[in-house]
Amino acid sequence: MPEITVAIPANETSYALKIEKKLLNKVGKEIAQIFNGSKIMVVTDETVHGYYGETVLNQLKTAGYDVQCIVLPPGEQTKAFSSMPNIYSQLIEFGLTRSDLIIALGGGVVGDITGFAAATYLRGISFVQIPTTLLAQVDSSVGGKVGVDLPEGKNLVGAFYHPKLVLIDPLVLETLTDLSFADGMAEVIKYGCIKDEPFFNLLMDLSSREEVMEQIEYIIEKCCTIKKEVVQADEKDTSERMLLNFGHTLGHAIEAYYNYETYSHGQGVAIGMVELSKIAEEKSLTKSGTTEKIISILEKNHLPTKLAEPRDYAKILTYIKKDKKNFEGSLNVILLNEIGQAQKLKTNRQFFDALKTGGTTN
Ligand SMILES: NC(=O)c1ccc[n+]([C@@H]2O[C@H](COP(=O)([O-])OP(=O)(O)OC[C@H]3O[C@@H](n4cnc5c(N)ncnc54)[C@H](O)[C@@H]3O)[C@@H](O)[C@H]2O)c1
Ligand SMILES: O=C(O)C(=O)C[C@@H](O)[C@H](O)[C@H](O)COP(=O)(O)O
Ligand SMILES: [Zn+2]
Repeated sequence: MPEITVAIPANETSYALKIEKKLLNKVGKEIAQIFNGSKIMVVTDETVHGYYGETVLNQLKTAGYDVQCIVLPPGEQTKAFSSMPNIYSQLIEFGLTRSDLIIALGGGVVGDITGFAAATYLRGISFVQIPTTLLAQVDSSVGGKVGVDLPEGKNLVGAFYHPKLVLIDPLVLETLTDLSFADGMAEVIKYGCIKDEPFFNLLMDLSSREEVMEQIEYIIEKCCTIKKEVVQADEKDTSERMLLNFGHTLGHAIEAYYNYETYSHGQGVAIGMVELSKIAEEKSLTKSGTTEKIISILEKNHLPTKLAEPRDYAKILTYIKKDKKNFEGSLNVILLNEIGQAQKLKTNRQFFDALKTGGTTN
């Protein structure tokens, strides 16, 4: 089984990412190797619970654990600060102590909110990620960014808090909707854009979900390896790690602008990568022809490439200004020099002027 170790030098710890088809059927054994306490709270959403809840809960019970489950409504709107009291109440009611464990079973929404609960409940309790979407398997379950959204913006409350273990079973991706599969591909494509041109080219050659699935273990391993290297170099997101935010400055703004209802995270990132590259290419910061390549690969993967019109530019800018990459009055954006090479650019609001086209809604 491919296994990747993520080292966190600041904490003198590390954790394993295990990638294997049918790993879900071995969850009990895998957890027993890292956890010798008694109680486990599994946090999931209704959809994932329907598909995989029974398998995972039975596994854990058979391994001798006292197990309970919190089942959240699916979707980004659940990843809200207002969801927290209900989660904390259920953890307390179960009597979970610092020597117990929480498992996040689900996509990025479940992973982020459960990780945040784990980071804050009793000032920190161990947690394990079992990511069930492509996006979560290649990105959100790795690297320890956990948190929730506020109406004012994406991921504005959170922590750096790493899981003890990440168990990735690529077979669970079979039940994903095409929309959710495409969301994951947006982050997969992002890795090629920022770090690895040959990987980008390989993805360009795949023309269907089936073809992606034929190489899924390689693709997951490649993305997790890139992310691990970046996170190890800059766990707390002060320099190199910001490159993982390519497409996100605008992407997050779009998600929040539409109240987390219209565009999913992957869709926001897709539009963000294109719009940002267009601006950077017009300013000769990005190699000519790069945006066209990005549009082409996103279209192949059924992802949007344009911001809808009309839009209220001033309001979008208020979200952009809340981006966590901004410091001391300047906005920081991630752009590509060319496919496979990214950089952080310190800029200002005028950089985004091109987004004004399309007018405002008010
Ligand atoms: N922490 C990080 O580093 C990081 C990285 C990238 C994205 N994110 C966050 O991740 C979130 C998006 O995650 P997502 O795209 O996984 O969305 P999601 O968690 O909402 O999952 C998408 C949908 O797929 C369903 N689902 C999950 N697994 C399934 C399966 N195996 N079969 C069928 N249906 C399944 C879910 O119920 C949900 O309806 C955003 O909030 C984003 O900000 C975080
Ligand atoms: O892990 C990171 O670092 C990333 O930026 C990965 C992103 O794909 C992810 O969406 C992350 O949650 C964004 O974090 P934020 O700090 O911009 O809120
Ligand atoms: Zn992302």
